[in-house]
Amino acid sequence: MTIWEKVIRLKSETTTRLYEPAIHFQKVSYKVKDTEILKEVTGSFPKHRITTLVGPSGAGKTTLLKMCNGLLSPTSGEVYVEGLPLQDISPIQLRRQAGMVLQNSPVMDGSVYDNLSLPLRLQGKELSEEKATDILNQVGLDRKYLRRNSRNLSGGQQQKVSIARTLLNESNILLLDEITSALDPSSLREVEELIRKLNEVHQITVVWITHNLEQAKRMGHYAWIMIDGQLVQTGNTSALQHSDDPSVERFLRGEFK
Ligand SMILES: Nc1ncnc2c1ncn2[C@@H]1O[C@H](COP(=O)(O)OP(=O)(O)OP(=O)(O)O)[C@@H](O)[C@H]1O
Repeated sequence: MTIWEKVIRLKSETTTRLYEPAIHFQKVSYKVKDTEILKEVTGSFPKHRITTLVGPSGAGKTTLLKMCNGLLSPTSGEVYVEGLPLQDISPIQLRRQAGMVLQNSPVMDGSVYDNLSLPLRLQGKELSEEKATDILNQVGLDRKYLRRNSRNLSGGQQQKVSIARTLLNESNILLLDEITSALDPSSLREVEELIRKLNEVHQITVVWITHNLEQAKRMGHYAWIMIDGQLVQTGNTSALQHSDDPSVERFLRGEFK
């Protein structure tokens, strides 16, 4: 059986569902000098689902996320994106396919239109105003924002512009690193609703690093818990309720961050 043919068995309360992986890690390790940051991680992020990735600070979550779009390569092991080994996908294709949004995604001084059109301009292409408006509407911002200076937008609106920028690439995987941790509660809810809509309506696969366990339970279909460079627990969101492993249980009870 090839990796691609493997499926994730997800035990829900009443049924067993089969999920196809969007991204699969096979014994992935990552070392910097003598420090092992990821230790033989094997597991998958299911396609068309939201996976929340939680764990104490320094667990290796961001390092792992950066492997999903080729910003980092494993020291050993293999990463498969939609069934293809990472090294068989061109970097440009990979960045398009898997868009990343960070806690403070860079927005440059200039209009929202300038920010949206920059990636295309770098490829020598034009972004039509119609397409820009359409994308803005998809993230819940109307046409009037096109000419607004991005720096004057609220944190939540800036995050929406960053998400819109990845949608212009027609990414089918969204990699989110703490995208709501700097937002006020109402912007946080708006961004959560947007991500849920993109997942439900456009079937975008989402991998979401969050320090907020309640958010992970609220938003995820599937969860990964990492501690000290290892994947220690995975499964549907009930994996975030309880663990037989004492160190995971301590993390879930908030006893170490
Ligand atoms: N290039 C590097 N050189 C040395 N150490 C690194 C490097 N990149 C990451 N690390 C270390 O690897 C560990 C994991 O880092 P990573 O940012 O992936 O953790 P994280 O789980 O995302 O943490 P946080 O939740 O605090 O963002 C940390 O101890 C970090 O200091």
